[in-house]
Amino acid sequence: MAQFIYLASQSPRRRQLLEQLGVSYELLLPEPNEDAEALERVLKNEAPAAYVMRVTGLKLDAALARLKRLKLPAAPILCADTTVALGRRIFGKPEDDADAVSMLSALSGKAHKVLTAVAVQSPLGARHAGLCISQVNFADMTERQIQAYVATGEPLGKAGSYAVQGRAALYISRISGSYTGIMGLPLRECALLLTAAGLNI
Ligand SMILES: Cc1cn([C@H]2C[C@H](O)[C@@H](COP(=O)(O)OP(=O)(O)OP(=O)(O)O)O2)c(=O)[nH]c1=O
Repeated sequence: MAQFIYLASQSPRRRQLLEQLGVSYELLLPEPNEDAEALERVLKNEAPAAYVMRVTGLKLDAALARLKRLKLPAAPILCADTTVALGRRIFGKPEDDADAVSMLSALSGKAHKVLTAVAVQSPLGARHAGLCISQVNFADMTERQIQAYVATGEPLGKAGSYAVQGRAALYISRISGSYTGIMGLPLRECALLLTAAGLNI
């Protein structure tokens, strides 16, 4: 039975959440010649659930190839992708502050979905994947509040331009689903997938 896993993620939130689960991990990060951003391009008319599952699969393909290239010892590999969906509109990480302002203006006063897909490659070759969908209700945000929030720098690197675990909590009136899923790694689903891949949790 595996004693540790590879976490193929650059997200500090995912590390923190995995630590919460008590799982030992080693990072398996993209090498300089890999274009991690290219994996996250949205296809024309792609629905949010299909998008997030596809991108997670691509992240896992890249991580598995990396493991083989580096000739690292076998262990389960975990990848995830989080996206915010307002209806069929997909909000990834903002490109800049203006992009963050426009996403937050669209989310203000409305309910949206946060989708996090998780995929695990077991050392025996099987792949296990899951999708966690939560709903988040945003209170109305004034233009000034949006500007002030963006000025904190918190939206950068976060899907939908906000962090439930940060100051954005001030504007979240209700959530339904998985808090850890919204933050980037749904721990219940993760534990089930890792167990299926042979990890003793
Ligand atoms: C909605 C939301 C997202 N996020 C973060 C989690 C993810 O890091 C990020 C979504 O981007 P992702 O593309 O899912 O992940 P990433 O680029 O940060 O890392 P990697 O692909 O290497 O695993 O948004 C929060 O931290 N809090 C939130 O409330």
